[in-house]
Amino acid sequence: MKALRQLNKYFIKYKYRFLAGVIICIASNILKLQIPDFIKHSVDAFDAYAKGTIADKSVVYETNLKYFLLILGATLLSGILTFFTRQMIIVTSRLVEFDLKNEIYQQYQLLSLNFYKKNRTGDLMNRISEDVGKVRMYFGPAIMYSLNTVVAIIVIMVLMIQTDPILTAYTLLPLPILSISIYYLSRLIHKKTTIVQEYLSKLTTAAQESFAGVRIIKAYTTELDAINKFELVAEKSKQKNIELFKIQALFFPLMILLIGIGNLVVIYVGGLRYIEGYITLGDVTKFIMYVNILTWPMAVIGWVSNIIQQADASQARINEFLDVKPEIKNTISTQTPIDGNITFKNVTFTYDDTNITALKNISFELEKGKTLAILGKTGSGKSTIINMITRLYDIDKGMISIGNTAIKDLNLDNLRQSIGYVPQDAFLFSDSIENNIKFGAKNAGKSEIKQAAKDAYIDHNIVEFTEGYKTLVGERGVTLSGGQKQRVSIARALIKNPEILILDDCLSAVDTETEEIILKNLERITKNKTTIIISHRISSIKHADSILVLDEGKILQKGTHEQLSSVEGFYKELYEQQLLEDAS
Ligand SMILES: Nc1ncnc2c1ncn2[C@@H]1O[C@H](COP(=O)(O)OP(=O)(O)OP(=O)(O)O)[C@@H](O)[C@H]1O
Repeated sequence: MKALRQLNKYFIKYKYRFLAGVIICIASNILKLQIPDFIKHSVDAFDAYAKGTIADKSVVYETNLKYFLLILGATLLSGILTFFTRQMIIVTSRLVEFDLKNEIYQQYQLLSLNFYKKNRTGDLMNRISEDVGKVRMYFGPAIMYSLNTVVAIIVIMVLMIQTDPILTAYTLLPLPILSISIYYLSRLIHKKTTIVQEYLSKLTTAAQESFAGVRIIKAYTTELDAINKFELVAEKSKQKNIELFKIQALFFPLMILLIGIGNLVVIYVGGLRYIEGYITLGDVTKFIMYVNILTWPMAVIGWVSNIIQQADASQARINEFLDVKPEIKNTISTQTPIDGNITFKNVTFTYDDTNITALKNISFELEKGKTLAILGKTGSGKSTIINMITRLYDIDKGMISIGNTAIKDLNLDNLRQSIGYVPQDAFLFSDSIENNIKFGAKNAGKSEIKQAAKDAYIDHNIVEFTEGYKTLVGERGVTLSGGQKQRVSIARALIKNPEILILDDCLSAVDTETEEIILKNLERITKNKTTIIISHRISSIKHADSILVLDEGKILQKGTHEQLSSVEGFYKELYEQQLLEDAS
């Protein structure tokens, strides 16, 4: 129950709703529990007439009409109050669920990239959906049914003891057995449900993967393998579902059995007590009704304790994420204008999850308004340099400064707002092209969007779509070609009119002719911007003011195109090789 303590703030936030729910719940239960007593009086009137104690039939009718009306009134009123109890408590649980989801989502947005590397997407999704759902069960049904149970047990016990303590003792005897067996049964059901859910998620993953990789599956004619793999998981899932249903099927028969035993005890012992003259026939009827009313609250004790245990475990998992402190956060509250001068001084960085030292003692200076190109084999650390400038990670050793300020002393929002970043993987949101372009410049008008698209040489493609800029790009932009996605992604960076523009190998999917046009446009746009271009093609970078050649995290060569192409080394070799390729 430790983890659930974290949620007490929600009890405070919604205290009036909870309090109203509690009061209405108590009132509705007390009212409902009067009904057996009204029935008792009716039955006693019949019994008295049968025995001849009351000779006048009309007195019996009158008594019955009175209790009929009382039963009707109590039933209606308690029904209305139950409705309002649910309105208060269950609706509040939905409000808490909403708040909690938002709290977790906000935390997700604050956490650093490293957190996302360490945790799987499925896990992140589970905490915000399944775990929050379980915690909601604690706030809603668990609280409401616990209240019902407590009130029902107290009121019924008092009413029963007042009538006949000995019959009460006999009547209550089987109920704890009911509670304990429901507790174990629902624990078993929970275990089996967890397994069923695991298989369900395996099935979903198998289906999702085969849909995403449908092209590869077809190209390699492995449809049968995919079908067999799915069937295998589906078969296991079916077995686990059957096991679960078998146990679930026990739940209601068990309850009915225990109610039956309770009724038998009351009829037998109550009958004897009636014959012996300790109680009336109406009392026996009343006890039978109490047994039936008590069964559900007693069964609920087992069920609710399971809900609370699960909610506690879920909240513990949620707290694990909520307690993570973002590794990189904005600690500077003042505005810090971003200057375009970038300096790296002996920068070393190791990714702590893979222990790969991606940058080793890197030093360079990039003047405001100039263009730096970075070249190097795959895995040589090019994107890592960008990760450092955008502060997705913090360096281990050395110093990065922008302007004359250490990067850590800059307002993080200012820093990121002043960077236009085009990543290697052109990710587009499932939204219109227009909204994808103005993602970082929400107030951009139509003409600015068009201009950015023109500069990224994608406007002529967009206008050909029937929906134009309103064209929806599906999940990860599936309706666009690789090159088109890259260019939309470039337009998204250009529209921000950033101080620093970073292009991470983002022209790899466009042909050389298109590349030339975009580079020409960029030359004009980036005149006063600090630009970093990463590319494997010399043609993309030869006009840069300086070029870094990286190898295994170290700077292998540094200079302009003219300097590097005239000395023996990696750059010259690559240049000559690409010239030959272009000529052939
Ligand atoms: N987020 C990460 N977590 C752990 N290791 C990483 C991460 N990103 C990169 N690495 C590792 O760091 C090294 C440098 O990677 P980086 O992405 O900087 O190379 P790159 O030169 O940009 O490569 P490419 O041209 O293929 O994009 C690689 O060995 C890579 O495996």
